[in-house]
Amino acid sequence: MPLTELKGTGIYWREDGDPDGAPIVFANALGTDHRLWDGVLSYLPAGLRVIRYDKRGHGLSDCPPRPYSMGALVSDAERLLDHLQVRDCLFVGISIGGMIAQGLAVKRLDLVRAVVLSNTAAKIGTHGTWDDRIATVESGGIEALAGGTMERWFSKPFRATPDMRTWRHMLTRTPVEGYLGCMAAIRGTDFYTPTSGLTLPTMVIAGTEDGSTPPDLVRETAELIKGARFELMRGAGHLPCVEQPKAYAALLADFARSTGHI
Ligand SMILES: O=C(O)CC1=CCC(=O)O1
Repeated sequence: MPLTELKGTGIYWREDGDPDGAPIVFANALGTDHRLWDGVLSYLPAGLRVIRYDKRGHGLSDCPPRPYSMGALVSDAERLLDHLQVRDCLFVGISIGGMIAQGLAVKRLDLVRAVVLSNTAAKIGTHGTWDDRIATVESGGIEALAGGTMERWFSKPFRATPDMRTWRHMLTRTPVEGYLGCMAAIRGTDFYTPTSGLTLPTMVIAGTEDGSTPPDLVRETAELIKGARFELMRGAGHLPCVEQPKAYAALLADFARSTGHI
């Protein structure tokens, strides 16, 4: 699958499903790549054009020098969808991917007809929390915060399964520059005002065990958006698409049907 040059930055993407189907686009969390959605894909209804990509500094995409801005991450998504001639997609973003989804929906309603904001918020953390995390990674690498990240990402029962190691590897093998670059982008993002103006169909997903974007924070973002549907996944942490792929796909399918996307 191609690495497409978008204004000097190569962005890796892949397509699955039906090339003529209704487009659904997935954007990943910090420290993860497009494989985050592998489990969900097998449970999605047939007939969707499924597009996944690696944001800059992650997976197989280029890793330009940091810092990155949220504007650059949103522009990468925008340019990729233009390149792939995608219009009116259902855009599913998790965590920083959910911030990209908010930015894209504000900027390009021709590209996005509905959004799923998963385990995300209009603003995540404070300047202080991100400064601390940036300093930790600068001195000790991603490994220095891998243990804490697993506790925020996954529920206690999931952390006892062998699968957890795979996701820890995905995190710790992320390019340090890309990880730091994206942390700077999250640190600089406050979408309260633009997100509160969104009117497109929106579903917001939270996990009861999410230590990164706890349910109350996620619900607060849902309440900014008129008519947004809020779903709380019991027993799931920050990455419910990994812990509960079948239930997660069922929510996506139900939302896609309710909005007339499929
Ligand atoms: O690393 C975390 O704690 C989780 C996270 C915050 C923003 C994001 O994309 O992931």
